[in-house]
Amino acid sequence: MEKDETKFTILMFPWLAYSHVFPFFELAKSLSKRRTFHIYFCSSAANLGSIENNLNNHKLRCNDDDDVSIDLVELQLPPSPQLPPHFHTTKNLPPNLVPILLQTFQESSSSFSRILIDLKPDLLIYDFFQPWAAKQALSLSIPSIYFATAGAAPFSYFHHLHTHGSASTFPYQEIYLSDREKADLNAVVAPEIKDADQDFAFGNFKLSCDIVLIKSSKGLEQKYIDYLSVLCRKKVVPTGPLVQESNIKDDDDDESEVIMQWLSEKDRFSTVLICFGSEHLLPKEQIVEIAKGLEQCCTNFIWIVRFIMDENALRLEDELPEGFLERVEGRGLVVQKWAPQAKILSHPSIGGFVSHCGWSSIMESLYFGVPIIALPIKFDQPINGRLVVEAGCGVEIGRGENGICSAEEVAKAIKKVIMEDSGEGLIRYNARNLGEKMKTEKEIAANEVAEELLLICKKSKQHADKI
Ligand SMILES: C[C@@H]1O[C@H](OP(=O)(O)OP(=O)(O)OC[C@H]2O[C@@H](n3ccc(=O)[nH]c3=O)[C@H](O)[C@@H]2O)[C@H](O)[C@H](O)[C@H]1O
Repeated sequence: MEKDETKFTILMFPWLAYSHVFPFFELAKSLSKRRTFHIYFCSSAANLGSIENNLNNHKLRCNDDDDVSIDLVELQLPPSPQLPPHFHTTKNLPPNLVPILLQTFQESSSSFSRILIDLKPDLLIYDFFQPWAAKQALSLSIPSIYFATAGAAPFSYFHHLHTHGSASTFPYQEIYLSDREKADLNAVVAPEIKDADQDFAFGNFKLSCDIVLIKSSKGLEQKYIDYLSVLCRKKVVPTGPLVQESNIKDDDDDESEVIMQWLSEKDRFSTVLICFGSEHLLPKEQIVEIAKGLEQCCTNFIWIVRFIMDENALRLEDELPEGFLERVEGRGLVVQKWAPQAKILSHPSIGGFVSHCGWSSIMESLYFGVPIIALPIKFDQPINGRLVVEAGCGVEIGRGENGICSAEEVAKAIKKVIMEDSGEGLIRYNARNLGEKMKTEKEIAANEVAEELLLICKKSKQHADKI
């Protein structure tokens, strides 16, 4: 690729998950608009396919291709019989294939090394599962920055646990994990990787140059951002929420038109969205309890449902209580495929969001001022859910000993946010207030990030010129 000598080049390299690729891509678009950076965006062909569509629409909106200097660079993953190329992403990946994708990704390090040598960028921005990318850059005197796509609360909690060996001294006890949730956390990194790099998750912080980028908002996480800076001894720079605005315009396919038309017929704040991210599948028992809870609370709802299909279950109806779809006709819409979540959350009829509390979902919901009804599943999600409750912007659904949220608990939590104008109006007020702060912060954060990266590129460029 022709290198534009007037601009500093940045190679951006996210982990293959949809919810990592898109925050990296939103940051890439923000940086490329500044005319001082040329971005190389590296991922698998499976991810670049969905990026390309988004990028072309972005270029159309910018009306000037020169404004948008982003080149897509394909990462070649080693062939694997269990993992055909269309599975080189976590979007809709069967859960049992995630460890195989993780391992195959680790084996792509030599392919990445060739890209790094060919492009010789002024800066590398890398992600959670590939500290080896930063080490390769270091060996070529290329500075690298770790960009964390989860929040500062979970990262400061995990870093405190890693450094101090116990959560009992964590300074913010409103954030905690139950024993079950701690066990889930240990499942984050496949054992073979954890062994390979002792402080795996925190090797990223050490390898990063003077700053670490984090997808976060000072309005929501200031004290956690500050504490994480102390723990990792780096300047932690929030990027702002990086909500996929373009996704809102790009999702104009027939299916999303039907959803938006259906929403337009509902009263303001009257409808709850239910969605559990791009990766997670709920067990049938939890699906059934959510369905019963929606019947009990009589609210309007849009449910983007994905579940572990029983071998013999061929139809959605087989997974839901008998007659459920008929009984909710008119007030409930069950969507069994990918839907424009950010666009739905931006609609004025949405009054609450039953979410697994994945970090991008949290950022999108609060950015649009929608209170969260938390049903966290694993990883950082329990901490994200408690963060939202601590901020007064949501409630957490009560859970039984078996880890399942009963219909009664689901209905109670939804009513607390959607149905009663009593004290709970405060939850909506807090969420909308925080959303306004996040919108104000967005441009300020983008400028701060660009200034920090420019400083590092200049130092790197001057350094290279001196050699
Ligand atoms: C960082 C890490 O990402 C993971 O990804 P996951 O996809 O589960 O969730 P989100 O981060 O909410 O990301 C999901 C993203 O997919 C979008 N979406 C999803 C379903 C759909 O039908 N339509 C959509 O547009 C949604 O708008 C969001 O942008 C884990 O949660 C982890 O806990 C989290 O911290």
